[in-house]
Amino acid sequence: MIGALFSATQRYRIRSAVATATCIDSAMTLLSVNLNKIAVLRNSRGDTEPDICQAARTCIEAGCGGITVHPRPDLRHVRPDDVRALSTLLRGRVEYNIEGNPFAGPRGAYPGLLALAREVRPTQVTLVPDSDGQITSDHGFDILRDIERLRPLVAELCELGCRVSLFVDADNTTRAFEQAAAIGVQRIEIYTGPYARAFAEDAPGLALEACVTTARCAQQAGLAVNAGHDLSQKNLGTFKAAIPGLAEVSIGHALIGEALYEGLAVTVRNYLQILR
Ligand SMILES: CC(=O)[C@@H](O)[C@H](O)COP(=O)(O)O
Ligand SMILES: NCC(=O)COP(=O)(O)O
Repeated sequence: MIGALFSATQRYRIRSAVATATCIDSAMTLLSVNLNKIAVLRNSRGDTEPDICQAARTCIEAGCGGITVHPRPDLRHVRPDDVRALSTLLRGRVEYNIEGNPFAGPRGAYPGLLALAREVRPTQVTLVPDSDGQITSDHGFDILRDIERLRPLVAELCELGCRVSLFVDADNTTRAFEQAAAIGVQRIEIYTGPYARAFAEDAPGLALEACVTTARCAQQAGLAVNAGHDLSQKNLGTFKAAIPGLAEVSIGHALIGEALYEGLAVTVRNYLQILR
């Protein structure tokens, strides 16, 4: 019946709206482990160890709800073949979140974010406006400025069945988020770098408040809220407690570093304990 009444895109949006509403109501925050840094270590010797799929299996067995990768055009860490291998491994087990700049076109062995999404159809694609050569992500989209460029990309990703999340700074308004929702965006990911820096300086107040306000504006516009960048066992608890309905955190750099001391499975379980 529903199939006859609605197009594929409309059906997808209805499913997403139900999922988003469930997330906003739920106290659960999904932990998506970013495996970029496993690939950094492997690439430093140009061989196959440490094995990114083995790391993913360990995280899944420890209870994580998702795996994140952020392939970059310079192939410094996760490479297209990793994206493909993880897709096979994760399907039907945990969520798969692929991050990247949708405007960085194909280059050499890097086919571009959209091409990878067409191939592996991850659960979620997080659009991040990185420029080439950035050491790491350090800002989000200017939604009002970028909306027309994003529109066709978001539409295609929705058609592919991917949930779309936009990486944003903690300074956006409900109006901007309403525009994002209108083109099919289902989530935002708050860039938490400034919060992490402020927390390290024992003064998280203003940066955290900005995240709280941004999360509230997004939820008012019907978007679910993810967060990521430089989150760690030290700063995650305070963040989680401040953001009701936090749907997902993606954590890589600190988690993989901490795993050197305690092991990957124990570290993942520590994060899950914080998110409980
Ligand atoms: C969007 C974001 O904050 C993360 O993806 C972060 O940029 C990790 O990417 P790198 O591991 O390449 O630094
Ligand atoms: N989206 C953020 C992410 O995937 C991991 O960021 P970080 O923990 O490596 O800073």
